[in-house]
Amino acid sequence: MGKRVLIALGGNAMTTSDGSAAPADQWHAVRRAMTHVAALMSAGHQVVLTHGNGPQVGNLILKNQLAAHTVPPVPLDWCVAQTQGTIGNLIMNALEQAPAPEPARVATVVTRTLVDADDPAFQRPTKPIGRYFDEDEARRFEEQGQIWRRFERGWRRVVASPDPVEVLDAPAAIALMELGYTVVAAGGGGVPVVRDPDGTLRGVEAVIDKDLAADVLARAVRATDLVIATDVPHAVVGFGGPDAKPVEAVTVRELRELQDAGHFASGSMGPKVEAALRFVEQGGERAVITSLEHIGEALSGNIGTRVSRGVEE
Ligand SMILES: Nc1ncnc2c1ncn2[C@@H]1O[C@H](COP(=O)(O)OP(=O)(O)O)[C@@H](O)[C@H]1O
Ligand SMILES: NC(=O)OP(=O)(O)O
Repeated sequence: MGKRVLIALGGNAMTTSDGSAAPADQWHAVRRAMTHVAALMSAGHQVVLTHGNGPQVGNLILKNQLAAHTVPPVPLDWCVAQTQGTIGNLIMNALEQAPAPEPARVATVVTRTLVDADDPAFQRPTKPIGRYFDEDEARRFEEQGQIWRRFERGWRRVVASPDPVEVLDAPAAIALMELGYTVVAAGGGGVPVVRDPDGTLRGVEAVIDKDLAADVLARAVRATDLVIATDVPHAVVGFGGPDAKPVEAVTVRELRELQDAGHFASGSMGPKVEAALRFVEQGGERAVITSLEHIGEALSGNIGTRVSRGVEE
């Protein structure tokens, strides 16, 4: 029987790995991703999609900043909403064109995600966005009050990334799913909003981790499986070292121990493992972390880091 599968598409599915996010690269990457998604749909699974936006939202806020003397800049949460629109548009075009017995009907929901105004993440920016720069350029941006960090491939701006509490527009996604649409929702983790004491919602400048938001969305839409599609086939213990060992079939208990022991890097594999753990711990059937080209095999249980509640099937 077909499953209801939430697929979280990582940066490699959206653009090239250098973070430049040129339009042609984005279109090429999304088209490739959608051939894999369409294959799952053709196999009878109902798919819900979410996606990252780190390179895109960073580039967009930078453009706002560079053009600030000419046109009024918009805040980061507006940029998140804009990237949901542009990436959702690419996904809709690509999925509707992908080879499948029937053309897909696809809808993108501009989605707000509730966060806690007191989340300590607002005081401690960790989320890398935009393209890489060299140190001199990064230092110039720092003089304007931004926070930049050195990564392996260069310097990148980092912004606050609060924990997602609730995907507020999940009911709209569910309504569209019930009408037969394949839905794209909570792109870029969702537009971060806080609830003020008078009950009104207010956008806040942050970028939510898309894997953690994918877990919250997956539970809201009652997905059976959460698939986190990235550019490596497994989460690995001892990553990059001589004793590197892929994590394959694993229970939440075993994986929680590995996570607590610090085996997965905080800016990359860590949130994916955390999202997979939270999903299964809170009642989801199964979570898988694998590379995009393996998502079909991952669902049939042959590849990937496959997280289950008890003894793996
Ligand atoms: N323990 C680990 N196991 C596997 N990959 C890891 C690990 N630690 C860090 N990584 C890195 O995490 C990357 C995937 O994370 P990320 O780049 O954030 O993905 P995406 O943009 O696809 O969401 C892999 O390309 C790999 O280099
Ligand atoms: N919002 C988010 O987590 O995007 P990336 O996965 O592209 O970093």
